[in-house]
Amino acid sequence: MTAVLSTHGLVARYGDFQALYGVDTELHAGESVALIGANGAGKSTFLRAIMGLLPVGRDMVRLDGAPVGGTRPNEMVGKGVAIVPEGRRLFTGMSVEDNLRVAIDRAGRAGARGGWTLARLHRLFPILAEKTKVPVQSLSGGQQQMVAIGRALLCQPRVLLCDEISLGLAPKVIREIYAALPEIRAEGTAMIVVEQDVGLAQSASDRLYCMLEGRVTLTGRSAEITREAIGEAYFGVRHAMA
Ligand SMILES: Nc1ncnc2c1ncn2[C@@H]1O[C@H](COP(=O)(O)OP(=O)(O)OP(=O)(O)O)[C@@H](O)[C@H]1O
Repeated sequence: MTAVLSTHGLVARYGDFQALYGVDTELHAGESVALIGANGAGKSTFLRAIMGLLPVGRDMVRLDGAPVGGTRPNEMVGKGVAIVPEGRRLFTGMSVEDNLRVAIDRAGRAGARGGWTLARLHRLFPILAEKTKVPVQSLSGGQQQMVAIGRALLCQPRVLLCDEISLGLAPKVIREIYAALPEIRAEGTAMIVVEQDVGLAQSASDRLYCMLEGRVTLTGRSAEITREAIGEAYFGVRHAMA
């Protein structure tokens, strides 16, 4: 079966600094894949490289088997890929609804088609229906994260890239947000979830990749990978044994 998204020897650099060293991954339709790793492992870089936010080789990223590496982010949206970026990057000074409308317009211009509407999003996150006219900066962190996820969903993605959506949120709010992910997958959307909390990453995914210093050090089915294997892959064998 052809993967909906795959990376092949993905390399990314910031000037002279190499952040990714030949990363091979696969994501299948409707699948949830977690990406874990210590700070600086390259997780955000990996998502940004897929999204076209960093220059990468054409063949290094493929959608349905077709090379798309280096395609500009707007065009990636048109091809069905959306990102919930680290730090949310909402448009402050604008209301919840206006933030979401930017995504609707962007998806329309990019030619993205799908079933996500404001009404559908309000069923997923009912609090957003009560806050439509509220400036996003007045929302709690969890509510802001819901807007960020909503903005990505309104781009009608087949592939959703989520960068640390639990960061800085209270456990109850994290549970609420993660509870929405199965419903998103039920639409047929595949997702890559970058997550610092290893337990959460395992429980929310079918498969898992662990990265260390720009390389994949472990991959397998999330339910089958042991804590010991993750410890070694996360910190490197020498650290795990120390
Ligand atoms: N804009 C940038 N310019 C230069 N180096 C960068 C830049 N962004 C990230 N890096 C470096 O690239 C490496 C990978 O960073 P990246 O943010 O992808 O890691 P991460 O696994 O997402 O970590 P974190 O959990 O801290 O976000 C790090 O060494 C980081 O310092």
